[in-house]
Amino acid sequence: MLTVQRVVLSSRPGKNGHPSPDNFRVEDTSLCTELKQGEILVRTLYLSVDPYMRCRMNDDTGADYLLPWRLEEVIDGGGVGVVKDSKNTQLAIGDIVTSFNWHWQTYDVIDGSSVEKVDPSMVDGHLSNVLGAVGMPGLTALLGVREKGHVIRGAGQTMVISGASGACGSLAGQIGRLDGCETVVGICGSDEKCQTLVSQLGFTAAVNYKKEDVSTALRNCCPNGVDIYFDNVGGPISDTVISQMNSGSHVILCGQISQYNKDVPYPPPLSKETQEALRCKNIIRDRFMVLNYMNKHKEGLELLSRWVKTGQVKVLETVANGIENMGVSFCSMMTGGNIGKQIVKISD
Ligand SMILES: NC(=O)C1=CN([C@@H]2O[C@H](COP(=O)(O)OP(=O)(O)OC[C@H]3O[C@@H](n4cnc5c(N)ncnc54)[C@H](OP(=O)(O)O)[C@@H]3O)[C@@H](O)[C@H]2O)C=CC1
Ligand SMILES: CCCCCC(=O)/C=C/[C@@H]1[C@@H](C/C=C\CCCC(=O)O)[C@@H](O)C[C@H]1O
Repeated sequence: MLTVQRVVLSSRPGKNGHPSPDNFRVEDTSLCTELKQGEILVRTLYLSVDPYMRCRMNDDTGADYLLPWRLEEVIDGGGVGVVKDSKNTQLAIGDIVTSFNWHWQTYDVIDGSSVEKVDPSMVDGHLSNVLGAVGMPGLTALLGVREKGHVIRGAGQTMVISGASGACGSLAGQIGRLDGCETVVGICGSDEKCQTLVSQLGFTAAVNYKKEDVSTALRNCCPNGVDIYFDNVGGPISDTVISQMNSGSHVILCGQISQYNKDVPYPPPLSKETQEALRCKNIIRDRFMVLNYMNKHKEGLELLSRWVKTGQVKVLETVANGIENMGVSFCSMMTGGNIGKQIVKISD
């Protein structure tokens, strides 16, 4: 038996509530390390906190592909770890593995078929990128732009990204620029974030929605209107962007984080004005879900890996330390405490 730490959901914030670190509890538990055929013992290296987890805190997630976390049970999400013992013929001690359903636990015994083996050279040994730029958020940015963005190289298009300094947004803007957008404008929640987007990631301009009048600032940054909108946040910010979009333009409906603490369906209903703007200007607003493009993931990860290795895409990351900080890190990410991907390092 091994004593390990895990995080359980101790209470729910309520569909109309803001999550709090008090909703999570860290506790010790005993793990039987005797393996059955096919099982592996893993040590957790990094865990991911992601916006969709807010929906898993409700007893009804509102999305059929998302299971609710159960009260008093260990939480799961994206994770990466190292194999410490194996009775699985496909996995050896020292292998790096990942899963979308990794337990928030320092060590675990799991079926080897429930994880994917990671090639550490894909991320130059920077294993947290498996949960970020060369993982699900990277694929979301890449496939979101490519499947729904309709970027045409040389057409002088303008792309706007909300939630622009986060995991998906910071990559979506860089990919929009690489794919040929002439102007790439980010919207995010601090001057420091705005400065980073422009000076480090090559965005044309950035707008601090907490300080500036978004409508006026966008008109200045996008004098030819908006052709592609990568929407991570929804709500009033998106209403404003959509009001400045050109005829025949495209909204990539990636996420709506501004609405996740409210009791509304996903995607949340739009105002009458915004519905009218979409209809009158024939703007295509397609919902995008990265899990619907599994057949494009392998090739996508190879491209992202190349871009990161060559420095064509820069990666931003905010790293917290220790399993006791999972709840705090999740709540911090939900309120803008992160720049780039929010990661929690669990062990070396
Ligand atoms: N469709 C898909 O397949 C996927 C969709 N997503 C979605 O993409 C979006 C971004 O996810 P991800 O990159 O992981 O997270 P981020 O790294 O972007 O973190 C969340 C960010 O959201 C911003 N934010 C929080 N509340 C608000 C608000 N009320 N208004 C505006 N901005 C807010 C904060 O930045 P700031 O300081 O700017 O406020 C915060 O840093 C989410 O909506 C998520 O659900 C993610 C993965 C897959
Ligand atoms: C419903 C609100 C969120 C919508 C946007 C979003 O953030 C989507 C994210 C998913 C996310 C789903 C993750 C795991 C699915 C399995 C969970 C389970 O219940 O077992 C991500 O990993 C891919 C995005 O499509």
